[in-house]
Amino acid sequence: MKSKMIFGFHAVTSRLRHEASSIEEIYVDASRHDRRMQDLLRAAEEAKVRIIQADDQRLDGMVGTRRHQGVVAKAGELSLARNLDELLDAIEGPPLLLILDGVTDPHNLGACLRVADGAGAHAVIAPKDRAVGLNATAAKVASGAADTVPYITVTNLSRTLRELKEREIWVIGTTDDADKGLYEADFVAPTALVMGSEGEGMRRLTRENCDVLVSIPMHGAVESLNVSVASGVCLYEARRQRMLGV
Ligand SMILES: C[S@@+](CC[C@H](N)C(=O)[O-])C[C@H]1O[C@@H](n2cnc3c(N)ncnc32)[C@H](O)[C@@H]1O
Repeated sequence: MKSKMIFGFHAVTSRLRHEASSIEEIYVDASRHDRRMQDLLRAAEEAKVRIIQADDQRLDGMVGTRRHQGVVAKAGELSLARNLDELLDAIEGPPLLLILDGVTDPHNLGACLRVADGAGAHAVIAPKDRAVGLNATAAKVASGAADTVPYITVTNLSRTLRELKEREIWVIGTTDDADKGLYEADFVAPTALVMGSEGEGMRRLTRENCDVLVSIPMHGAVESLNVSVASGVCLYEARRQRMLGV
């Protein structure tokens, strides 16, 4: 297992909470006895993670910075979340989710995963039925992104959209016939971006469960873009807005 160092109370506590088994050991500054440290030590003990006492200098050397707050964990990669609740609980900051309503071509799924990874989306979500699974072709086209972006399948996509809205995630659907333009949409808030299938686009119920529908401006003769290209355009607009904080 490839290990890396994570440090600081927030990062280490969060990892302990979500996947303690991925932590090999935790190094702590032996001179710290405050409440935060006691809580962390208790959580580590409960999770049966080995604690190693170290001095400040050693911790500085391990992570190449003094900003470790006296806590450094040696941990393996996180296994990818495969269910929505687990995923949403683990996301820090406003979620950015890509939802594919019935994409059937594995090349498109692979390309969507690849661009989701590139743009920093937290997951790709799709219905269990009427959609291509994460097969070998999709994984190959994803060029590694199938290992980094959780692909979560759900039984009832409309219900999932309603659950996302209950969690105050803004559901933005995309279709070439929407009146509102992509660049008018707000992607800074927690967002689920919904894309339709290759032929029919979004299903009626999916469409009805969106908070807003947006279209990507088309300046030439063709009516619509390939779903992975459209995903890329929208996700990078979201990323741009988040970088600017607009
Ligand atoms: C090939 S298109 C499907 C076109 C289909 N005729 C429709 O009615 O949406 C696949 C998906 O890519 C997205 N898409 C493609 N072009 C788009 C555009 N100009 N504006 C918004 N979304 C677009 C939509 O999510 C669409 O459902």
